[in-house]
Amino acid sequence: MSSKETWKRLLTYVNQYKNATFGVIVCAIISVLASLVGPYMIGRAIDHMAGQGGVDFRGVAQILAGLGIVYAVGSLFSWLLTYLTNRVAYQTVNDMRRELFDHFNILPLSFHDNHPQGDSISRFVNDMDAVSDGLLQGFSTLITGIVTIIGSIVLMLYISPLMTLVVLVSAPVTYGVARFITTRSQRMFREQAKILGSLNGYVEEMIGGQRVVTAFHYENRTFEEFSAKNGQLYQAGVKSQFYGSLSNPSTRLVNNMTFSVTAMIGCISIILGVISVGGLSSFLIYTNLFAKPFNEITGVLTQFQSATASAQRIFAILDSPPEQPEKSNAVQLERSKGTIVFDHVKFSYNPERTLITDFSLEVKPGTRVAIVGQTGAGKTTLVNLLMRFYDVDSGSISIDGVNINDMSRDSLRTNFGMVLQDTWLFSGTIRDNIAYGKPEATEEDVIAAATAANAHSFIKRLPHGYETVISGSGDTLSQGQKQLLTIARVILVDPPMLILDEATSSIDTLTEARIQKAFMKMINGRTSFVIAHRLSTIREADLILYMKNGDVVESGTHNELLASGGHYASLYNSQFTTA
Ligand SMILES: Nc1ncnc2c1ncn2[C@@H]1O[C@H](COP(=O)(O)OP(=O)(O)OP(=O)(O)O)[C@@H](O)[C@H]1O
Repeated sequence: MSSKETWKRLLTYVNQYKNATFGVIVCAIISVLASLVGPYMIGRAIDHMAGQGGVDFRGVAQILAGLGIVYAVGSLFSWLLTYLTNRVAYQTVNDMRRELFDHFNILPLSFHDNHPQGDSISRFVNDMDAVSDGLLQGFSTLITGIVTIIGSIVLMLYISPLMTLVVLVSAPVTYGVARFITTRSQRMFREQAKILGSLNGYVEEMIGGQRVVTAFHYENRTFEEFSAKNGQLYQAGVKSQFYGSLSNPSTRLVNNMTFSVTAMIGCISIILGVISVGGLSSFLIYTNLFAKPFNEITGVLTQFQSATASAQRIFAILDSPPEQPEKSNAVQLERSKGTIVFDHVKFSYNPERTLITDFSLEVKPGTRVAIVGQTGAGKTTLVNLLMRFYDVDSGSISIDGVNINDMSRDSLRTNFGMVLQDTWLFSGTIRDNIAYGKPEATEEDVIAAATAANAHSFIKRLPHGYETVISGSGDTLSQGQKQLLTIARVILVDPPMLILDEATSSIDTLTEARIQKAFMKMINGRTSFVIAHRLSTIREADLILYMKNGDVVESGTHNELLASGGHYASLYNSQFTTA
């Protein structure tokens, strides 16, 4: 998307606040006009004091009173300008953020699988901030700057065309000097931001992995690496500040030289009687007013560039195609009986490499299916297809005789309860975390679910019981406790079908036994798919699917598969017999 298209699109958001935007323009014009009228009145006041026949006190007093009113009006509108600009900018960014969040929710899982989380978060926070700053600063600075420049030129021309010519000739020089320095300093600032980003990432990694760092005695090495990056940041900071600090004095030097030349011409003009002393005073103030916006606009251009780049990153997400829209006559799956049929399913993440070539299976209600296979065999992929996180390329999956592609996704997914290895908890109380899928649940329901999940006893021992607040990462709980909470969460919702991913990470044997018991209780009577790592789960399964390179190469009960002496039998013999 080009910069022009980006801004056109950005302005469609701003356009929703037409009245406020119009107010911004009106306030900018009035506040600038007040600041332009002021110097003219000051000049006139000086003429009333320096004119022939002494000081005209009445005239001066009248002008000063007028000046007071003009500046008061100017200040009022300048405040209104800031207020309205803030409103337009924040409301615009608010709308964009809402739209982005909405869009995130309807993006297919493939998007999230292929985009780093950190980058998506950065678009939400940093890029939105850059757009907001661009709109906030850019708008008012650009409008007031342009009106100030045009207004000062008109008034300067009115006072003295010759002196105006001198000022106008110097303007491109000032602009050129400012541009020369800022382009260089921007390069340095970009470099500094890059190093800062890398330092941030490094610190985040090291703090997150502090345990591993300490375990491997890596403290000295990490300190050295950190010091090197910190040193680079220092160098880049000094350089960018050096260049940045040149900008103001250099442009001021050019402006002051222009000021001196115009003042000299002005004095000669006074002697020649072409202009008055007051006229020269007004003119000199206008030269300052005229020069100021150039610097500001140069600064704002950088902000515009950064806002454009950020808006492009935001629009790129908004333009990512959402999940295929639901069919208008999509079937609402009520409480499923739990019959699942995979019929010649073919699927690949990547068109060049087919993963599942031809998978068929019929699962009767209440069947416990254990999926086993080496890492990367396609176990999670099967779950992804079942939940319609990805759509099959050909063939079909149906539940209770209805193709899942003809069902509403919501009704399909609410029929499944999922407990994954990566437990997901959010900042809030234990109670709210358990009641996530059923916020209206009563205290008794929550306790009953926790009890069924064997979680009640540990929750009770926490200082505030069910009201204990945990952080999003749930770091104050053990891995096993976190999993018990997610099991309680699913038990509370009571879905007819289950998808469970047994934890591979080591959990203490007591908690593991508890989880196992909770799993078994939950599975009882429900169609369930368990990505199984434990022998007990596998042995008790009604059907075991052994997956290899995306396909189910063996299926049957534990005894059948063992007797057939295939892949499962070797896996069992190599892994589980010792266990
Ligand atoms: N989102 C994705 N995009 C592209 N390829 C993927 C994606 N997810 C998985 N794959 C690939 O598909 C294959 C099967 O992956 P899958 O996650 O289903 O394996 P798995 O059996 O669940 O493995 P594990 O036991 O390690 O979790 C792997 O080769 C993997 O690299």
